[in-house]
This record gives sequence, structure tokens and C-alpha cells, in this order.
Amino acid sequence: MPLLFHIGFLEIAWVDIIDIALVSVLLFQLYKLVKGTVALKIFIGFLVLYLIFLIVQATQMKLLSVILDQFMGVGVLAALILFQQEIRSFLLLLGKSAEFQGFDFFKWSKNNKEYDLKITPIIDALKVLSDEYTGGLIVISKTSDLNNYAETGDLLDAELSKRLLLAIFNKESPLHDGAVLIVEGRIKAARCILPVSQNPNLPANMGLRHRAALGISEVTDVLVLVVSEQTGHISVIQNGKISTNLMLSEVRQRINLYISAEIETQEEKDKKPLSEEIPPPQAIKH
Ligand SMILES: Nc1ncnc2c1ncn2[C@@H]1O[C@H](COP(=O)(O)OP(=O)(O)OP(=O)(O)O)[C@@H](O)[C@H]1O
Repeated sequence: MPLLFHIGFLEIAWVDIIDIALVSVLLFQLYKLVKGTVALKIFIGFLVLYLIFLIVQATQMKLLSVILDQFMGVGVLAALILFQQEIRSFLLLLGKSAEFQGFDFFKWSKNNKEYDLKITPIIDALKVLSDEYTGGLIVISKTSDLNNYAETGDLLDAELSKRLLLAIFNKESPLHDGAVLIVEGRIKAARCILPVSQNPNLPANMGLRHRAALGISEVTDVLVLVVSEQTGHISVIQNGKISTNLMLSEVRQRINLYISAEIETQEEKDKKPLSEEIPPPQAIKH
């Protein structure tokens, strides 16, 4: 192994530097995932327990040592169960970062599929829903087929139209609960259940509809549109970030951008704040 330098009795090689750098990146990513969540407190709890265990061993307290030793034995399993949500997010994050732009065959082939997304029916439907204070949750996907989520609802595979969207979200409709999925320019499914975000920074006035929109945007490359039943406000959610109380022209612009944009790099995503556009108190809509 080619040596780089010595620090006292320590011999440092290139591979050690790479090793330390990789561990730092991993720890930083883990920290970003657990920051602000209850998982961080559990992690600190584990760390404190481990320190106590080391002290107990060093001071040779036999009884406590045996008890803590048993606990440490199942520690990995306990951590897997307790941190399952974070481990899942971490693996998803790794998977997402590994998708090199243009080199991801599956994404490339999907992106080049010929289909049109009709934006006008969506905008027209959003206007009616917003004016009538009817709740709506629409997921638009350009890369993922969202099969897992489509299966939780009713498969439609219908042509996208304003009338159909309004019929689905009509409060009397049996399909109005849950999300509508638009994949490859068609309404793939309605009444779908989305994963709910655990983000603690979501404003208190945003309930499960917004949490579900945020949740799916954290784990897939989709654009989500939400109409609030309480306020009629339209929000656009992407990459775990919410822009709320948007005008219809802004929503149209966001959909256009989403459809035409290349996939954002993880760095670009991280630079953005959670709530890109905090609504001004008397924002004028439409
Ligand atoms: N996991 C989920 N997946 C999809 N849709 C969901 C999910 N959870 C709740 N919803 C939808 O959200 C509705 C409840 O919205 P809720 O009032 O809690 O949310 P909100 O974010 O405050 O929105 P609003 O401003 O419209 O009241 C449900 O009737 C259902 O249609």
C-alpha cells in the first residue's frame, strides 16, 4: 500500500484518506436524513447507552455489563426496526443519486416515449376546484409508472380531460378521496393512497392531503398539485418542497418546466429551502 505520510506512529495511505472521506459523506447524508426527526433523539439515546456500556466494561461492573451486553447484541436488529423509515429514505437517496443523467437506460427510454401531456384540462380543472373549495390531489409523473401507488386505488387508464378530473374530485363521487395519478399523459388511476411525509416543518394548517403530496414527492420524481378544501389555494410540490398559494399561470409554468426539464441533480435539490414561496398574507389569486 503506497504510504502518504506519518502522524506519529500512524501510517496514512491514500486509501485511508478515501476511506475517511467516504465515511464522512455517509455520516453527513445520514445526519441530513435524521436531522429534525425523532430518529436523531433515538440515535443519541443509542450513543449514550453505548458510552455507558464502554464505561461499565472498563470499570468491570459485572451485572450491568451482562445486561448491557445482551442489549448491544440485539442492537443492530433494534436499530433496523427503529430506523426502518430512515434506512429506506437513505437507500432511496443512494438509488436516486446513482441515476446518472442520460445514462439511466430506463429513464432515458421513458423520457423519449412519445406522449403529450395536455396541461390546459388540468389548469381548467384546478380553477374550478379552487373556486369551489373542492379538495384535489393530482400526481403527474414523467419517468415512473407509479404502479405501486396505482394499485392502491382504482385503475382507470382514461384520457385526460377537465370533465373527468372534476367528476373524480366531486365530493359526491366515490373516487374523490385520495390521489389521481397522471402517467404518460393519461389518467392512470384515482383514489390512490400516497405515502405520508414525516417532515416536521410542514405548516400546521396543512393536513394529510398536503402531507401525502409531500410524501410521494420525497420518494419519486413527480410533480404534485394540491387544491386545499379549506382555502382553495393551489400548491405545487416537487422534490419534498412546497410552493403554495400559486396563481394558475404559475402552476402552468411549473408543469411546463417539469415536463421539459432534465432531472435535477441532488445538489440542486438540497440548495432549495423547504417552502420556496411562503404565501404573502393577501396574495392575489388567479
Ligand atoms: N395518504 C393519503 N394519500 C392520498 N390522499 C390522502 C391521504 N391521506 C389523506 N388524503 C386525502 O386528504 C383528505 C384529507 O385532507 P385533510 O383535510 O386532512 O388535508 P389538508 O392537507 O388539510 O387539506 P385541505 O386544505 O384540503 O383540508 C382525505 O379526504 C383524502 O382525500
